[in-house]
Amino acid sequence: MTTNIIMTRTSMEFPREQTKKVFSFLQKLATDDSTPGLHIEPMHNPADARARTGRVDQGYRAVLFKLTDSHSQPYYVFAGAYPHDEAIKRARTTVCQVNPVNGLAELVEHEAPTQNVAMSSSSDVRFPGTAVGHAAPEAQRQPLLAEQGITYADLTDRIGIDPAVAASALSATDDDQLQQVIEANGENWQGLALIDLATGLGVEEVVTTYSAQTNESPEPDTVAPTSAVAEQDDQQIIDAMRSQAGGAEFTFIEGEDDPEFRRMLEEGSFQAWRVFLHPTQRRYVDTDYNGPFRLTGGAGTGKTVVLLHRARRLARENPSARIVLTTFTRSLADALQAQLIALDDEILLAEHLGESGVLVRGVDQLVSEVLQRGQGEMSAATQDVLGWPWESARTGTIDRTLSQLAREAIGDDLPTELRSGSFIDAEYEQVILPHRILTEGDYLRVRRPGRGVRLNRRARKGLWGVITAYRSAIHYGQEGIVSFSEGTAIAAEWLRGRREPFVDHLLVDESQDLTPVKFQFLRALVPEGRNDLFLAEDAQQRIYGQPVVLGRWGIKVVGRSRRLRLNYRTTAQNLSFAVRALQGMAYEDLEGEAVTTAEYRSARSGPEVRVLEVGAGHERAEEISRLLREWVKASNVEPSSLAVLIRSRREGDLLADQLARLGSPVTTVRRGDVPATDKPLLMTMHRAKGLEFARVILVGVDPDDPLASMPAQMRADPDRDDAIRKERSLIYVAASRARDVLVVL
Ligand SMILES: Nc1ncnc2c1ncn2[C@@H]1O[C@H](COP(=O)(O)OP(=O)(O)OP(=O)(O)O)[C@@H](O)[C@H]1O
Repeated sequence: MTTNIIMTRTSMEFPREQTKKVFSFLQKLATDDSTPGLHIEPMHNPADARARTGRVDQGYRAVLFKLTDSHSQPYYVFAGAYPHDEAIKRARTTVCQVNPVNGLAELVEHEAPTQNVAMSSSSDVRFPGTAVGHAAPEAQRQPLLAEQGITYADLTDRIGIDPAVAASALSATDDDQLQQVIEANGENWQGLALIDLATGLGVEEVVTTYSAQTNESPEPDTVAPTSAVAEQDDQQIIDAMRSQAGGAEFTFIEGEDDPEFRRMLEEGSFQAWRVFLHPTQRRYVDTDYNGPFRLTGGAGTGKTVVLLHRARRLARENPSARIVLTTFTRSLADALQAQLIALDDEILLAEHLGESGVLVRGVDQLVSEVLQRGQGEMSAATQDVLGWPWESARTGTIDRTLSQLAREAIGDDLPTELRSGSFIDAEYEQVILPHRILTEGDYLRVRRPGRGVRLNRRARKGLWGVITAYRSAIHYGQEGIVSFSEGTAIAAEWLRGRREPFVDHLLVDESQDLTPVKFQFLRALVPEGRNDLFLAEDAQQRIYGQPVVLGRWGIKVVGRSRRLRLNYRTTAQNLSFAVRALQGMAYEDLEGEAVTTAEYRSARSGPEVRVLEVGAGHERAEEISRLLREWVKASNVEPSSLAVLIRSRREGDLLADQLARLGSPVTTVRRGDVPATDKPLLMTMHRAKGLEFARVILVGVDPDDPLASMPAQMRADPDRDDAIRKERSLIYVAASRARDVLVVL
C-alpha cells in the first residue's frame, strides 16, 4: 500500500556516500512498505511500540516510527539513517509523542542524556533524581540559566522540556556545556528553546514561541496537549506534526509525486532551509504588517531565508501581486533569484517592473529600469536633484569625478585632509543628494547627523566649490548622463510624482549597505500600505556607505523591529572568532539603536579555528596550496565549496598565479555571478558578502589586530572611525562565511 512519509528536520544528516541509498530506500518505502528488501521490522522491547528499522544497505538502517491514521492510512516518520547498532539503539530508546505541556509533536530520547556537566553546589535549583554529575572545582560558578532566574519548573512545567534534559541544562555553567547538553539530546525544538533562553529571551517568550496553540494551528482542537503520553493515538500525533507549529520539525511527503520529494531525488540533496523554518522565522514569513517592517539578525541567522519564503508566501496568496525582491548588488540579486527557484521552481518570476510575480533585481538595476520608463518625463525630477531640467536621464561614466576635482581643488578654502575622494563622495551621497541641495546657502545650513567629521563654514564653502565644479562638468558633458546615485535620486523624484505604482510588496536584503538616496528610491517605488516594505539588515555587516537612520528618509518602521539570534550557518567556534573582530566597537542599526553580539548563538559545534602564522609571498601560497589539496582529497567536500578570501584584488591575482604554479589552481570570482567550477574559489572579502562556503581560508588577517590588514590610504580617511568600523565588519563578514572549517593565515 502507498505510504506517507514524514521527514524530520535532522533526519537528513547522514554521510554523503549514503545519500543515494537513503533516497532510494525512501522512494521504495513511499511506493509500498512491503517492498522486498526494505525489511521494515519492529523492535524488541522498545520505549515506543511504533518504532521500526528498515534496511538501507548492509551496514545502515533507517529509524522509523509507524503511525496509522483514523482512515487506516500508514505513515512512516523517518528519524534518520545510522550504522546498524546505533540505529537499533535509537529505535529502541526514542519515543514519538505530542509534548504534554506545549502540544508540539516530538521525537525524544527515553533515556536521560548522560552529560558530564558539572553541577553547582551553590545552586538553589532542585533537580530530580536523574540529575547527573557532581560538583567539580569549576562548579563554584553560577549555572548559566539559573543566573537568569530560570528554574527547573520553568523548563519542565512551563516550556515542556524533558526532565533529564532540563536537569543537565540547568547544571551547565557556560555556553560550551550547554551546547554539549543540546547536542547530546539531538537537535530538536528543546535545544532551540534552550539556545533562546541562553541568549537572554524570557521564559514567557520561549513558551509562546514553542507552543502548538500560540502558533495558530489550522485545527487547534486536534492538537490540544494531552495529560498522559500513553493515551495519545496516532491521529493526534499526525495532527500535531501537520499543524503550523509542527512544520518547524516535520514535513509530509505525500507520495512519490510530492514536489519536494521529486526534487530531492532529482538533485540528490535535501535542503533543510526550504522546508523547516524556526518558529521565529515562520512568524516573520507569515505575519502581515501595516507598513514597513525591519528584521535584524547576525550573520547566518536566516534573514535571506525569511525573505525568500516571505516572497513566495505573498506570491502564492495573490498571484497577481507585483513583488520585488532586491538587494545591494546585481550578483547578490542573481544569487537570490537562484535560491528562490531552489525554494520553488514553479514560482512566477517577473521580468519587468509592474508585472505580476516576483521580480528579483539589484537596486541599481531597478533604478535603470525606472529611468528608462521615465524617458521624456524627467524634467521636474532632474530639476529637483541637479538644478536643471533634462527630459531624460541615464546612468553612465562621468568625465570628471568628484574625487578628481577634490584632489585638484585649489586655494585654501578646502582643508587638505578633506581632499579625499571617499570623503567627498560620501558627503555628496549622504548629505547633498538626499537633501536635494542646489545652492551654497542650502549647504551652509544643512544639518549633517551621522557624518563623522564636523565641518565649519569655511570647509563647507570649500566643498561646495568642488560640487559646483563637478555639477558644471556634468552639465556641460554629455546631456542626460548622471552617476548612479544621482540617477537613484532622480528616479525617486520621478516615482513620487507618478500616480500608478509599479510594485505592491518590496523586500530588501542587506539593507545596512544602502545609502539614503537608495532608501528614498525604495520608499517611492512602493506605495505605503499592507506589507509594503520588508527590510532585512545586520548593522555589523555594513562594509560600504555610512550609517543611515531610516526615519530621516521617510521610512517609518512599524512597531518594534525584530531580531533573529540563532546562527544556522557557522559552527559556534567560527561564529565566536568572527564576532571577536567587532569587539570594542559601537554599532547602530537603521533605527539608531545599539547592536550587540551577546545574544548570537550557533546550534552546531565543530573544530577550533586554526590560526597559522606564515610569512607573506611564497610561503603563504605553499601553505594555502597544501590546505586546498588536503581538502580536495577529503571525499565529503565539493572543491567549489572551498574558498580563499583575501583583502585586495591585486593580492588575489598574485596569489591565484602562485597557486596555479604550485598545482592548486583556483577559480577567481570577480564581479558578477559565481561561476560553476570544479575548483576552489578565490575572491576578495568584499566579494564574499552574502555567500557561504563549507571551508574558508582567510588570508592576511591578524585575530589580535583586526585592523592590521587595513590599507594605508583608508587609515588616512577623515571619517576614520567609520572606516575602522567597516574594516572590523569586513573581517566579521569574511569569517562568518565559513560553515564548518575556518583557517586564518
Ligand atoms: N530554518 C533553517 N533550517 C536550516 N537551515 C537554515 C535555516 N535558516 C537558515 N538556514 C541556513 O543558514 C544559512 C544562512 O542563512 P541566510 O543566508 O538566510 O542567513 P543571513 O542571515 O541572510 O546571513 P548573512 O547576513 O550572513 O548573509 C544558509 O545556509 C541557510 O540555508
